[in-house]
Amino acid sequence: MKINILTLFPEMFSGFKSESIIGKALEKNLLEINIVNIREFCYDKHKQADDMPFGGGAGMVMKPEPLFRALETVKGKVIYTTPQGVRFNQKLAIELAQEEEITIIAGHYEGIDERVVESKVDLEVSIGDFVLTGGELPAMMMADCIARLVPGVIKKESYENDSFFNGLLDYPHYTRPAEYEGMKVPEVLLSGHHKNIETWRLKESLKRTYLRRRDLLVGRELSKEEKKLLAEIKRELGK
Ligand SMILES: Nc1nonc1C(=O)NC1CCNCC1
Repeated sequence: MKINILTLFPEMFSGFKSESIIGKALEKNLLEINIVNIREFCYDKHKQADDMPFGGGAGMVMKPEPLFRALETVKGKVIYTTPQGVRFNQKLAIELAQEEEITIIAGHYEGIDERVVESKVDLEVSIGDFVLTGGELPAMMMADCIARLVPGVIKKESYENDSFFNGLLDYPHYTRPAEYEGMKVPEVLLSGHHKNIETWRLKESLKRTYLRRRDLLVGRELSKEEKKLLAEIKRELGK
């Protein structure tokens, strides 16, 4: 999979591309992340990438020409990160991870000229109801979430228990020492009894989801075991 990211601030992506899981995945050529510097497509003497808004008002707008030129050099579904977009979530990440190539436009200032949106953008995506200084962090978040789903980037067993992958929040995690300052790891996790551990983890996922994100359970098909565990949880909570 190839992820192109158009930005005025390519240096913001150097750590993102060199460190941790993404860094290792790029080293192993499991995916490609291509950072496109929009400034390189500003052909005027001052390399102007933004200009004042028609109609007046504060802030600057990213000019259309450099964006159209930069978009000529990339392929795939074009995504623009903006608070006006559909909310990014794991389901959309899984859909986008099926694409051979995608291109993310990281907007800056007040945004990009609407003519680029209307004629080139396939999907406007928001990472939440708040306003950032630029679209680079949303682009990194989306690329990170999508990259994790590319085969070989992380172990399948790892993401299959991630929050939201199975529609539930993740269960609690523990590691050594088995006791720290009087706080003990749940006995079942030390038992080596895999079925009991699996059941405990599913019950904890269900409990967290029920308590923190009950909306995720609305309309979700519960298995026989999940129904039984949820009934137990409700009894234990006195609900
Ligand atoms: N929330 C957001 N989800 O995606 N992008 C978001 C965002 O705040 N973008 C900024 C909006 C103001 N102009 C610079 C970019």
